[in-house]
Amino acid sequence: MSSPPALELQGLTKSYGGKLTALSDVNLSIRPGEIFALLGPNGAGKTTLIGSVCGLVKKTSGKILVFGHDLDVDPVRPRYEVGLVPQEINFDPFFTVAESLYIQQGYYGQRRDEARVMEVLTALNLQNKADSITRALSGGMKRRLLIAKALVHKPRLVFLDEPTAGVDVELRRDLWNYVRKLAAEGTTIVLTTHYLEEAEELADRVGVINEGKLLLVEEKKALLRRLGEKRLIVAFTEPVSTLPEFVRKAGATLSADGRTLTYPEREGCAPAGDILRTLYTQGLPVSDVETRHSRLEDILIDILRGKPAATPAA
Ligand SMILES: Nc1ncnc2c1ncn2[C@@H]1O[C@H](COP(=O)(O)OP(=O)(O)OP(=O)(O)O)[C@@H](O)[C@H]1O
Repeated sequence: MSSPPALELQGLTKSYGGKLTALSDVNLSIRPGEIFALLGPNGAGKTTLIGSVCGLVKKTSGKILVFGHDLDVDPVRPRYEVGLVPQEINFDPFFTVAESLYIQQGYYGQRRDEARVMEVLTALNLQNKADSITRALSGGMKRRLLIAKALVHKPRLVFLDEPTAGVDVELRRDLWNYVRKLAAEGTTIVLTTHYLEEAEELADRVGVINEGKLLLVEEKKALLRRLGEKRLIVAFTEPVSTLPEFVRKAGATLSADGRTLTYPEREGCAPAGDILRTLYTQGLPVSDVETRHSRLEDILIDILRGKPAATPAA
C-alpha cells in the first residue's frame, strides 16, 4: 500500500467574520519528503493555510489530513508530526536556549531529551549558546533558534513561513543547505517565501495562491520549462537597417535604433545557434551576445496578472 500524503487539504475554506474569505476551497496534496513552495503576494492566504494545519487558525469548512489522519477526528496526535517555523519570534526572552527547547519537547508530550537538544543546536550552529538567555541572541541566532524549536520534537512535516526574512546571505545559504538535508532525510517541507530565488533553489513543486484561491500547482522544473522563455540578445557595433529574412521570419526583432536584436527562443522554433550563424555568415556587425532565461519571478508575475498559464491545481 502506498503511503498517504504528508498533508491533504480538501475544500479548505476560512472566512474571517463571515466576510473576508482568506482561503477558498483549497485542494492540495503534499507528498512525503518533498519540498513544496507556497507562493503568493501579501495577504494571499499562506499564513492562514499554515495556521489551519498547525492549529492556530480555526477553519470554516473542509478537511485537513496529516499523514492520512483527519484533524477533525483527532486534532492533537497528528499535529505531533508537524513543526512550524513562524514568521515572528515566539520564544520567551527569559529562558536559556536549551530551556526553551526542553519546554518545546514538553509541549509535544516528550520527555526532556538533552542529547536531542544538543543535536539540533549543533545542526544549527548554536551549540555554544545553549546556556545563553534567548534575548541575548543576535537576530540571525534567534531565527536559527526558531528553526531548532520547530524541529526538536522530530516532526515529519515542517512548515517554514518565510524562514529567511531579514537574514544575511551567508545564513540564508546555511539554512538552504539545512533544509535540503532535512528533505533528503525524508522530512516534508512546506515553505512560503517572498524570495523567489529561494523557491527556485529549493522547491520540488510550487503552488501559487492569490486571494485565498490556489491558482496553480506544478513541478518547479516543468513550470520553468513550460512558461519560461529563453531570449537571445545580440548587440551590434553599428546600427543595422534590416535583418536577414530567415532571422526575421523566425521571430527576431530589431530595436528602433538598429543596435539590438532580440530573439525569443520557443519550443519548435529555430535554435538560437542558427540565428547567430546567419548573422555571422551575412556579415552583420555583432559585438556582444547574451542569453537570458526567465525566472520563477517572471513566471509568478505573469500568473498573478492572469496570463492563461494555470493548469488545474492538484
Ligand atoms: N485574525 C484575522 N482576522 C481577520 N482577517 C485576517 C486575520 N488573519 C488574516 N486575515 C486576513 O486574511 C487574509 C490572508 O492573510 P494571510 O496572513 O494568510 O496572508 P499571507 O499570504 O500569509 O500574507 P503575507 O505574505 O503578507 O504574510 C488577509 O486579507 C488578512 O488580512
